[in-house]
Amino acid sequence: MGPLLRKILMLLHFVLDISITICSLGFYSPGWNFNIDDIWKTFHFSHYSYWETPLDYVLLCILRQVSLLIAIILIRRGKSKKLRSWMWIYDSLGILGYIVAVLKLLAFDETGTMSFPGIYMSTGSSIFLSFSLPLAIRHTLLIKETEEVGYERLQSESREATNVENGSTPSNGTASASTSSESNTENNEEENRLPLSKHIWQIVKLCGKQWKWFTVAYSLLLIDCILNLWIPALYSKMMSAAIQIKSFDVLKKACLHFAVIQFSEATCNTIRYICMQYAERLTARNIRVGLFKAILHQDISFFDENKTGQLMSRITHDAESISNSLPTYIETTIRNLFMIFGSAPIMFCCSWQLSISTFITFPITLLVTKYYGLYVEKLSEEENDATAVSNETVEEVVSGIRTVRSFAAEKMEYMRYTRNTDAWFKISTKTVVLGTFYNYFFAMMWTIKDVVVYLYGGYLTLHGRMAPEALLTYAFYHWRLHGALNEFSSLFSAVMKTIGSSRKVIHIMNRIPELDYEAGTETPEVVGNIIFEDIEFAYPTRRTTNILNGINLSIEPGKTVALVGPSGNGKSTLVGLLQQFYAPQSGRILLDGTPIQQIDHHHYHTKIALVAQEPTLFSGTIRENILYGMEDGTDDDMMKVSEMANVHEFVSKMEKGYDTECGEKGVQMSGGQKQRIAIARALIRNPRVLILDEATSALDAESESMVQEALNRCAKERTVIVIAHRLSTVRSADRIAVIEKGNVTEIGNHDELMKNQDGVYYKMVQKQLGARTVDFF
Ligand SMILES: Nc1ncnc2c1ncn2[C@@H]1O[C@H](COP(=O)(O)OP(=O)(O)OP(=O)(O)O)[C@@H](O)[C@H]1O
Repeated sequence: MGPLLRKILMLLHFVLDISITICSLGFYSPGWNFNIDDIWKTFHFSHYSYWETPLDYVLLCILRQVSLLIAIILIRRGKSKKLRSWMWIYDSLGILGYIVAVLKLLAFDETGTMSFPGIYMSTGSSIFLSFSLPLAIRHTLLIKETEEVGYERLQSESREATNVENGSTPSNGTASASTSSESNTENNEEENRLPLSKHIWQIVKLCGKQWKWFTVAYSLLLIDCILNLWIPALYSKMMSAAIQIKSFDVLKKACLHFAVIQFSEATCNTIRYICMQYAERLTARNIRVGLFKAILHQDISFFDENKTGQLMSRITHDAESISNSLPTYIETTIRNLFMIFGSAPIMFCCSWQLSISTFITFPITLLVTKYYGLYVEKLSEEENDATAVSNETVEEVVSGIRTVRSFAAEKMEYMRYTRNTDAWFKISTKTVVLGTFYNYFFAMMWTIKDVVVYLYGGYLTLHGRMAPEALLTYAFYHWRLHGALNEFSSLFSAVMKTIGSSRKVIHIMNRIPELDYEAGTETPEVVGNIIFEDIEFAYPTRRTTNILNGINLSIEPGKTVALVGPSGNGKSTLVGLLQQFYAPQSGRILLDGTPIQQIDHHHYHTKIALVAQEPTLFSGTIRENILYGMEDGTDDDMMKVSEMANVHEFVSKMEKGYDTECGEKGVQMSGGQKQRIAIARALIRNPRVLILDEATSALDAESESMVQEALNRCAKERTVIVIAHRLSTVRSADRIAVIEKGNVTEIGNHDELMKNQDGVYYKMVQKQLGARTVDFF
C-alpha cells in the first residue's frame, strides 16, 4: 500500500466518521425524513438527557478524532514504536465506543423512541467506526514503520557486506564472530517467522493430509452439534410441561424426543472419536517423518547451529503437540461456534434487549483474550526452548558420561541441568499464574453477564416485556453459551501454546538449505584428479572470519598428498569442502574436470570416502556398520574389505563374529577397532579418492601400525589426501602441502621441502626431531 493511498484511507475514515455521525442526528424523528432541526436540537446542551439525546454519539466521534490526531502526531514525530505499544488504548477506546452505543440503544428503548431511524444509524456507525479506527491505524499508519525498519535493515546489511568486502573483521575476532552468528541465527528465524495466519495455515495443511478421516469425524460432529442444539429447547419444554402446562402426555413426548436425541448423539460421538484418534496418530506420524526428512536434508551449517537434544525435542515433543492438539481444537471450535451461532438467534428471538446486554462485555473478553493469547504464544515458545535446552543437557551428558565420570563433573552437570530446568520452571509457572488470572477475569466477566441477565431479564418479565417461558429458554441457552465461551477461552490459550511450540517445527520444515546436495546430476567415470581453484571460505556461523583465503591446489590421480600445517589453519576445512559439507564463498573444486556440485550426490560419495579421526559408528552389528549405506553390498564384499582393513583379524576372534554389536557410537569397540571398521566402511564403496583426516592420531603405537598397514594397502591405485601430524605418515607422501592461514605456503615432497631451511616444514620437522617425539606439531 502506497503512502498516498494510506493518506486517502485515513482521510476517508475521518470524513466518513464526522459526516455519518452528524447526518444520523438529522433522523431523530419518526420516518426516513432528514430534519436539520434535529441536528441543532442535539446541541441544546440544556436539554440533554441520557435517555433521549444522541449527544453521546457526537462525544464518541470527537474522542475518536482526537485519538486519531494523537496517532498522526506520534507518527510524524517518529514515535511509531510508542504508538504500537499504545495500541491497546485504541482497542479499549473501540470497546468503550461499542459499550456506550449499546447502552444508548437500550436507553432509547426504555423511552419508547425506537421508531427513529437515526438511533440505528448512530448505534451502527458508532460501533463500526469505533472498531475500525484501531484497525485503520494498524494497517495504514503503522505499516509505514515496518517498511522503515526493513529499509534500515537493508542499509545495515549492505554496510556489513561492505565491511566484509573491505576485509575489515571485528577486532575481537572469534568471540564477536560467534556472537554475531548466534544473533544471525536468531535474526534469520525472526525474519523467516511467518505471520500468524500463514503459520496457522501451514499447520492446517500438515493436518489436512488426513482430510478424509477428519471429514468423516467433523461431519459426525456437525450432526452431533445440531442434535445438541435441540437439547435446551427440550429441557425447557419438559419443564414447562411438568410445571406450567401440567400435561403428562406432553412430558412423555418431550422425554421420548430427548432420549432419541441423546442416543443418536452418543453413537455419533463414538464413531467420531475413533476416526479422530486414527487421523491424529497418522498426522503425528507424518509430521515426525516429515520433520526428520527436513532435518536430514539440511546443510551441515544447520547442525552447527542446532544442537542434537534440541532437535530431538522438536521431533518428539513439539511435533506431537501439533498433531494431538490442532484437530481437537478444530473440533472444539466447530462445536462451540455452532453452539454460539445456533444459540444466539434463539436468544435474540426470546429478547433482543437481553441478548445485546448479555453480549455487552464480550468485546472486553475478546480484547483481553487477544493480548493474553499473544503473551501465551511467546511464553510457550520460551517454555519449549527451555525444555529443549534441558533435553540437550541430558543428551550431552548421557552420550559423554565417560568424560563426565573421568573429570568427576557429576555435580557440575547436575547443577547445569538444575539451572536449565529452573529456567523452564520459571517460565511454566509464569504461564500457569497468567492462566489463572485470565480464568479469574473470565469468571468475573461471566458473573457480570449473569447478573445482567437475571436482573434485566427479571425486570423485562416483571414489566410484561418478556414471557416467563422465553426467559426460561433464554436462561438454558445462556448456560450453554457460557459453556461454549468458557471452552473457547481455554481453547484460545491452548491454540496459542500449540502455535508457540509449532513455530520451530514449521521453521525447520520450511527451511531451504543453502547448499542443495541433491542438485548434481552428472555421473562421470572418476580417475581421481582433484583441483582446488581459488577457494575462499568462511563458516556460515562465523561469516566474518575467513578460514581459507584463495587456496589453489592440484592433486594428481593415484598420488598421495599430505596436508600439514599448524593447528586451526584450515586443513580439515579444506577436506570438508571436498566432502561438500559446505560450499566455498568463491572458487571451485573440480573432480576430473567436473565441478563437484554438478556430480550426483550418491555417485560422488561412492567415489570419495572419508576416514575421520573419530569415526562415528552406529548402534548395530559390525556387519551393518561396514555395509552402511550400501543397499546392494554382499557378505563377500564385506569380507574382502575387512581383510584389507585388518578387521577380519579381530572379528574372527569374537564370539558372534560380524554380528557383534558395536554399541551406541561404537562404544563397545576399541579405538583401533573402530578405526579399522571405519576404513572397511570407506573401502566397500571402492572409492577412487580416500581422505584420511588424522585417521591414526588417536591410536596407540600397536593399533596405529595395524591401521597404518591397512591404510597403506588401501592407498594403492587411489588418490589419497591425508591430514596427519606424524612424520611417519607424511614423509612417504608423493607431495606435501603446507597449509598456513588458509593458504598453501609450501609444496613438494619431503626431500624437496627439507631443502628450504627457512620454510615452515623444515622448522616443524626440526622441532619434532628436537623434541624426540613422533608427533610433528
Ligand atoms: N563448524 C565450524 N564452525 C565454525 N568454525 C569452525 C568450524 N570448524 C572449524 N572451525 C574453525 O575453522 C578453523 C580451521 O579449522 P580446521 O579444523 O580446518 O583446522 P585444522 O588445520 O584442520 O586444525 P587441526 O590440525 O587442529 O585439526 C579453526 O579456527 C576452527 O575454530
